[in-house]
Amino acid sequence: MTPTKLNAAIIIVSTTASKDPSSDVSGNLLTEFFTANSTAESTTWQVVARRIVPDDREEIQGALTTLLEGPNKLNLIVTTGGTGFAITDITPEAVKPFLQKEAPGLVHAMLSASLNITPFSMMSRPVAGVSGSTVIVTLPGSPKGATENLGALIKLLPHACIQAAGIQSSRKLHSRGVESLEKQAGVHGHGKHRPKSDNHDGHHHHHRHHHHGHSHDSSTPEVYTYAEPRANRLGDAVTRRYRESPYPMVTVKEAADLIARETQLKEIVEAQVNEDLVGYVLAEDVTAAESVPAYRASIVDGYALVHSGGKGIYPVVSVSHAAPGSIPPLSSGQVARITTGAPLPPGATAVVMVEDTILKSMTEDEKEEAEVEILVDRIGDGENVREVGSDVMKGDVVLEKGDIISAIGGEVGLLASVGRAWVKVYDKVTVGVLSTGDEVVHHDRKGELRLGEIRDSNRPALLSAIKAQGFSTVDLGIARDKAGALQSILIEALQSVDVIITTGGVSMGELDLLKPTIEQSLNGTIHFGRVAMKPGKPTTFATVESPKKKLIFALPGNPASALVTLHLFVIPSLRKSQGYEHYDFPRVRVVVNEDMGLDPRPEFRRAFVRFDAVDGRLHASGTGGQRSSRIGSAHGANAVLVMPASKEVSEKRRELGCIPKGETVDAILWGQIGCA
Ligand SMILES: Nc1nc2c(c(=O)[nH]1)N[C@H]1C(S)=C(S)[C@@H](COP(=O)(O)OP(=O)(O)OC[C@H]3O[C@@H](n4cnc5c(N)ncnc54)[C@H](O)[C@@H]3O)O[C@H]1N2
Ligand code: MOO
Ligand SMILES: [Mg+2]
Repeated sequence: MTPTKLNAAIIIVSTTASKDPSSDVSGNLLTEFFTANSTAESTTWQVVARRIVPDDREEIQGALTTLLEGPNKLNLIVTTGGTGFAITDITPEAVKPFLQKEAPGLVHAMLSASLNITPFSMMSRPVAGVSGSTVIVTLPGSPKGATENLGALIKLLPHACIQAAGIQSSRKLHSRGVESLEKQAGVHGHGKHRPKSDNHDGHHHHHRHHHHGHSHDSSTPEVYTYAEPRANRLGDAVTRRYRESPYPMVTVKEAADLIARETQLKEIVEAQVNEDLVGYVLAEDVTAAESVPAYRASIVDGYALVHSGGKGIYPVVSVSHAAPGSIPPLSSGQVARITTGAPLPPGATAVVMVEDTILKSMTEDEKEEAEVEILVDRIGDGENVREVGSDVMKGDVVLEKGDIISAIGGEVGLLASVGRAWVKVYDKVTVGVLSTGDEVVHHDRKGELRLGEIRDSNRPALLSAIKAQGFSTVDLGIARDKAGALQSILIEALQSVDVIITTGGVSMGELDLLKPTIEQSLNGTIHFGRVAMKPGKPTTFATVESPKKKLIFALPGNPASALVTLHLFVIPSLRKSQGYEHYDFPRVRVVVNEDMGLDPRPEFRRAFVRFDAVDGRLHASGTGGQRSSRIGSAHGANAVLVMPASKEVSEKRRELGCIPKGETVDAILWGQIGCA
């Protein structure tokens, strides 16, 4: 039987460990304990997140909220620490408001087990219960006590977690139609991950309504999963529109990790070795079928001889040009005129450069050299000779699987040099680009714009950037804000492309139809629908089985947002699916040439990075106003500055409201570095 896969998270509550994470031992110990209690037949525990927080109510609750609302569907959260009588011990008080259902039985089991070991456990004040569909248990802080307490529960926890989550077979979930989905939503309540308001001290979080699948089917489930959250249903009544996004806000890193997780390698194909091979990644080791050079060749223009002869006058008995054919053998006391790259006559052991010789006499018809004088002594054996295979030996691995065929030419040249006509590579991804919106018109439409119309700048900009990265593109045009139209364009496009990029229609407007169309009409899975970043907050990433897995990046409509998220999320994914090991754009440290304002969200400011020959450092200048509607902010940009959120910076910078001129930040390089 397939084991039940359960996700666990650990929150280490310790002021000491939060300052010095290396001082924590409980994290590893508990993780190992979960692994040790996983069995191939019934349950596998996976610790998918670990957080270390100080003994601080807000910090503990903040960690719980991010975990509960994060991308990982958690079955269990254990905290360790802060359950005693000390003034700072606050964990049970911080956790309790999250528990919609308390579980005194679990508490009792932990206490009675540890009372058997030490009477001090009388002073542990654990709480346990269920928040939404996640079981939460507070363990004591000592590593020994924590594992003992967890040990008292571990046999029962899988059952408790399955019950709490109401998990059901994924096959059931994926085969259900919209109708059954709606029925489900009507029947079941939503788990809300928030502290109960009565116990809560004024700290507000955004909440997501979970629509976890609940099965009443009694057949044995094999694979356990959850139903995904749903967006506005297509055609919802006005009063039922969401007033808050139901999609949890993920970090840029979490978003990138989810994309990387879902990105698969393209299939392997044979490609011809020519100039079109640039940008491909090899899917095989390439072995030389021939040696280079294939014969003993001269490195210089001069005279071939037997090296031991030394200085003196020699008859010129033959000529070897760099051309195919046969050359007569050479004996000691003779020389043969030879050109660079030409084969050595059999018997010759070295070549002397023409500059180290004098012409002594000509043939009678004065057409050929008769004798030359060699002016140098001590000629080495093999001097100026390229031996067979001295550049590449037959059988050598010249290029390896994973090597990129660069635009510099070295790889194509090497393949050509050993006679390779075809190589195995990962196929290139085909990317479809679709603009959406009733207001969007083709950029070259003649005539003035009518009120509310806007020219489509996203599609040309995105198609250019994708093509320039070497991927195949398909222009999918403009979709109107009609669910049916969007659906049929997407379904058709999925037949011919690997990846679909759309822009617009992903935020909170009633005509923002991308998310509901992907979920309900395409039966897709939205892996995230909001990212903590500026620009690009409503960026959405989904996969659909069609029948192979295809990726959909639904980028925001604002032009600067679309370009930033394309470079940050889409292009790395395309590169990964083509086999690039280093699929992200390079990150460098740059000096800012002007004050760079800080935003509450982590911000990616468009910038021009150049090398300054005076101080030998990279410098960045801004590109003017950074509003996400202003595509001009990407004009001249070869990078984005990775600006921290204002709450993440030092007090001094927070007061200034900027990273001041002359200080440094990280930049992600999209293009070539400029020169001063
Ligand atoms: N109530 C809220 N409103 C908005 C939020 C929010 O969180 N709550 N987020 C804002 C942010 S941030 C962004 S970014 C935008 C994203 O909007 P959508 O992705 O839904 O895109 P649209 O509404 O369709 O268009 C936004 C903007 O971009 C223009 N646009 C669209 N397509 C194109 C194109 N192909 N070429 C040029 N310009 C285009 C469109 O006309 C709009 O002006 O939502 C905020 N709202
Ligand atoms: O997140 Mo939006 O892309 O800033 O305007
Ligand atoms: Mg919108």
